[in-house]
Amino acid sequence: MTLEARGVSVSVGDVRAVQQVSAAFRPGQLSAIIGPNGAGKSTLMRALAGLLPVQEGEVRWQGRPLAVLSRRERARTLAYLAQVEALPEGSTVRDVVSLGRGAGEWLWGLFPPHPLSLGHFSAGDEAAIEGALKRTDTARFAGRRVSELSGGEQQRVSLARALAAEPQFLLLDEPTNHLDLAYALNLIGVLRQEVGAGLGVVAVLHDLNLAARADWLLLLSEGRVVAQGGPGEVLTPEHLQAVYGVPVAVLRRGERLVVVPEG
Ligand SMILES: Nc1ncnc2c1ncn2[C@@H]1O[C@H](COP(=O)(O)OP(=O)(O)OP(=O)(O)O)[C@@H](O)[C@H]1O
Repeated sequence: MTLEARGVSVSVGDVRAVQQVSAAFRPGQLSAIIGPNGAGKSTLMRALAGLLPVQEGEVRWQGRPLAVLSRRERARTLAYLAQVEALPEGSTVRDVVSLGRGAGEWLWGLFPPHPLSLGHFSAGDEAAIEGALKRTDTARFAGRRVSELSGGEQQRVSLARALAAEPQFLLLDEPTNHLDLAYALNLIGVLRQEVGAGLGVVAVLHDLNLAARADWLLLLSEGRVVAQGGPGEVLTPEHLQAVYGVPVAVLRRGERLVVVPEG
């Protein structure tokens, strides 16, 4: 059940944004893609989700090229959350989370169905919706309109919608963007819980101290892989200084690494 990039190169316009990237993302693991602005993180993520064509190499899911999966199959398998998710105006939190069931098309950013057009859900659907609301701590405002929520709360609703689809892999582009410290840690906590239950999670993260909480990291620079492996292998002063161009200290605090810029 591995999601794998094999020698993947992706061009966006005239820019070769991702160059010969090989990496394997595993279920039951929180993987973080890190690197400076313009390193190709979002582009790689979109290629992993099957949303961008790959010019070289291929993305494989369970050993099969992703390209052979139908869009429906892909939507069931991989849930992708973009940096900025547009939530349907006027809908309640429960409506939005319900879109995760039987609304795979919408998950891919296509044709958002009007919430009123949603049909009846099976007991299994209802359980998935309630479970996702509960696990993301959004159940307490399930009846509120999403437009009335804070950015951080909306981000959790988007996550709940993705989880309601019960995907096997969750691909998140900067899920902690706009989140305060507590919300960001809480989100990582929610992801850790899902990973503990077997989900594969790949997240683009800018905050290296959040990335230090991942199981596995992929460090990109100028579209290429600089390092991959556990936090101890990737978050080294040498790698970080080479890539970000500022001196960095990496301290150990108990089990965890702490990255401190020294510039
Ligand atoms: N639509 C586009 N048209 C042209 N170039 C693009 C487009 N999208 C991305 N690029 C270029 O591709 C490269 C990688 O961009 P990408 O967004 O994948 O980087 P990133 O690591 O996610 O950056 P950031 O941390 O700033 O979000 C950059 O040089 C960027 O300018």
